[in-house]
Amino acid sequence: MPTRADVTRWLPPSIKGLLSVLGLLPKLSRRRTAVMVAGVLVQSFVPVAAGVLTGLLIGGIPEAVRTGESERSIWLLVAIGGLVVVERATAPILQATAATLGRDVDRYLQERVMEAVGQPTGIQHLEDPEVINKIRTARGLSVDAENAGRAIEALPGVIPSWLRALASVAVLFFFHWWLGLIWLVMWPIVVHLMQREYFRVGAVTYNQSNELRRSEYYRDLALTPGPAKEIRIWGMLDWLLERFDTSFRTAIEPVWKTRKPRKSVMYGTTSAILLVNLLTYVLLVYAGVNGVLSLAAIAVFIQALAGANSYTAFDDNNVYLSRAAVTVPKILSMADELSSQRVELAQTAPRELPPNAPREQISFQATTFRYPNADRDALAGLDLDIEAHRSLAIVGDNGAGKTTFVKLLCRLYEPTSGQITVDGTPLGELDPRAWRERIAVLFQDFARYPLTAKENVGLGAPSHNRDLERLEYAAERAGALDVIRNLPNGWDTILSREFTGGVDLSGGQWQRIALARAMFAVDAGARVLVLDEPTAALDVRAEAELYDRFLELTEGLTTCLISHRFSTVRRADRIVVMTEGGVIEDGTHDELIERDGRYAHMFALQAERFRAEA
Ligand SMILES: Nc1ncnc2c1ncn2[C@@H]1O[C@H](COP(=O)(O)OP(=O)(O)OP(=O)(O)O)[C@@H](O)[C@H]1O
Repeated sequence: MPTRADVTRWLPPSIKGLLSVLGLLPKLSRRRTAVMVAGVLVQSFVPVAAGVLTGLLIGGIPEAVRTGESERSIWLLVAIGGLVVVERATAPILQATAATLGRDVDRYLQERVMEAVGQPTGIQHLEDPEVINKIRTARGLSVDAENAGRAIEALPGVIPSWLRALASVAVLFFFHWWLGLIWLVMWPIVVHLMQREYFRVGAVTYNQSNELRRSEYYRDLALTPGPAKEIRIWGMLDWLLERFDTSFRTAIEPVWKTRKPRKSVMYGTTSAILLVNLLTYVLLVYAGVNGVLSLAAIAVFIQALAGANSYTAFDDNNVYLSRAAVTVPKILSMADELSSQRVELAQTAPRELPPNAPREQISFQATTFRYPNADRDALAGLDLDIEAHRSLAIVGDNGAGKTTFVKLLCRLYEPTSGQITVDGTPLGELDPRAWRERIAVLFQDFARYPLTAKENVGLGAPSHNRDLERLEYAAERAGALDVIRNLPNGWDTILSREFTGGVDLSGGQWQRIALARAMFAVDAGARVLVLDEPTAALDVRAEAELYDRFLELTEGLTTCLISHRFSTVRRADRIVVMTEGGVIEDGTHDELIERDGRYAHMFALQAERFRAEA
């Protein structure tokens, strides 16, 4: 039995794409799809039937006048009137249904992409330009010509026009079968050629995604508040405009070039249509003049000829359809690919994480990691045991691999070789969700959500985020409670001036909010707390306050603290010094000072600077 894939393999990509767009409709709403199919059929065949009846009515008039018998004409009139009413009544219903289905398709595709992008365990796919291009397309779904919803809205215009033409051509078969055949062969070829051209232009546009993304980046730099300060200070606007212009042209020139051959297809197809029309008219006139056909037959065939010409192949609706035929399959295939990564994971049946893990230690064993497309390892055979319920501080030069270590600990990336274990169980075998609930992280580049303070803290454990008592407790421990209480709407203030009633926070205030988020996750059950440069944006007093409470904050937890500030680091139970993706020194503060190695040297440098400043 051939599968659907076997059948569709031989279809041209434009038709295959279109079928995959249409295939979405019954999934979204069977009822609306049924209404749409019924509406399309009515819009396709009712006008043809009305045309035939009109022909019969006109053709019968001389006979009716001659015999004075008007009953047949009256019935024909009633039937034509009925068909016109049905056609008119279904048109708005069809349009409204298509518009709703179009919105459903846009929403469905965006949701699928959001869901799919979050499916893989790690974040490596977000550094893959092909995935980023597809995400860009999905983002643009509701705003530009790639709008799949618009393609659905175009269906009531396009499909009935095709079917109407087909039915009208069937009528022409009764005039001359070979003429009917010419029409029957010609119009699908015209439609196909035009669709293929639109599809080709759409595919070329899509293939320019990388360059288009670059130009959009320049545009967004000029339009978003974040970089606005630097753009003014460095006087970057002209440079940005010039770069935008260049990259936009580079992206769009191949698209313009591919449009040129379309003209030849367009002239070729319109000439063929003209010729076949002319031939049909000449034959009809000849048949009429020579009395080969009755007046009624000529009237019916003239109506059929008009119907055969009513298909659309050159309008915007066709462009929307072929654009959707390019983009929708790509988006769906990306969503399927990313989702299947999740399925693979489910098939390996992850081991359950014991409730009190880590009980003994988390171990990095000869762990090596290289970022995609990087030319050197960020972690180079890292061996490191993190004892449970103790605090570990990591210091090292810029680029030594400290943040990478945190990312691997959170399973945002998988090691290239070696392994990470939690109480002896490989991290890769544990359920990533359960592990991530066990771990609270304050990243160096933590997210600043333009949401309320309540949401910014509560997102540390979304299932508990309505518990105000817990929120206050977490905020208090992170030193963020005063910041929040002083906001105009307290917990309900939006932390972004881009929204009405919102406020902007300072870097240090943001850091306290982000720390509160991590503390909230700890309250909800996280047993490992990782702080990557938690005090970098705090003033000296706030930093001192935070570290005075550090032991209280981290009591019973397994903590990893990454910092360049030695005043912070020295309080940890154990300190490791990292360089070039490995550990070169390991011990307590006193042991490392005594060893007089790298740590002692860095500590002395910083202490000296502080003394000099004092
Ligand atoms: N997403 C990435 N893709 C490619 N290379 C990366 C990526 N992130 C980091 N690197 C590289 O990996 C190495 C380790 O970076 P990492 O951020 O872990 O250093 P770090 O010790 O945290 O530095 P810092 O003290 O400056 O925060 C660096 O050479 C860096 O350039």
